[in-house]
Amino acid sequence: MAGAKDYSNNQVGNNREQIEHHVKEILKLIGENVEREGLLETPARVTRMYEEIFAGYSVDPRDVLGVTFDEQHEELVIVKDIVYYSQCEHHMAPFFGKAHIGYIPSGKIAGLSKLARLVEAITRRLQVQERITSQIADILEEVLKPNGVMVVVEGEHLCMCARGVKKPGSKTVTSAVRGQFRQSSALRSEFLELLKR
Ligand SMILES: Nc1nc2c(ncn2[C@@H]2O[C@H](COP(=O)(O)OP(=O)(O)OP(=O)(O)O)[C@@H](O)[C@H]2O)c(=O)[nH]1
Ligand SMILES: [Zn+2]
Repeated sequence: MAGAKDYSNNQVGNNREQIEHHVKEILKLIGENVEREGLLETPARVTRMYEEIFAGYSVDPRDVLGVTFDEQHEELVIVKDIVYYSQCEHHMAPFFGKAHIGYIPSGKIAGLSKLARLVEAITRRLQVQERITSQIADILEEVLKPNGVMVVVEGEHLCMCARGVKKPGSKTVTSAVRGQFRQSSALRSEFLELLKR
């Protein structure tokens, strides 16, 4: 997993003017007329959009799980269908889908919304789907020290649909398992069965 330092730079907010300048330059280089009305505000709009879609860089995902509760529920907890939007680090093209998180607490539970916030903090940056999946699992394991974690992420990548190999509708599914989920195929099956409901 990337070091904590990678999570603490709010670069877009600090570099607005430069980003606007470079977006304008790219518009010129693709042959656009940057003075036409529809494009006048585009560099500023793109920069504002970057602030949103790259907001994860200013959040340490571990901090998102700062509030936890002591609770003796040592059975499966699942939060599924957490919609995410991310940007592929190879093409800077969007990919999006759903993340499903299951864990077996060991004396400590997280607020349910915090699991969705964790997904936000990890996906709102340049990413690959595999890393999103393992980072969610690793951070949950690190902070909650649960008996087990399983994460499944589904994604549709625009770099595979709108360009390149052009396969719209193809889905990528990635999973990460930690702790008891690694040892028990029954547990993995229970998790996957509950996802289908
Ligand atoms: N493993 C993985 N690959 C990804 C992800 N997002 C995009 N890619 C892939 O990254 C690869 C980059 O391959 P390159 O050959 O360097 O780039 P390219 O010439 O644009 O490749 P094509 O997409 O095949 O046209 C492509 O195969 C993409 O499908 C991801 O989340 N995980
Ligand atoms: Zn891509």
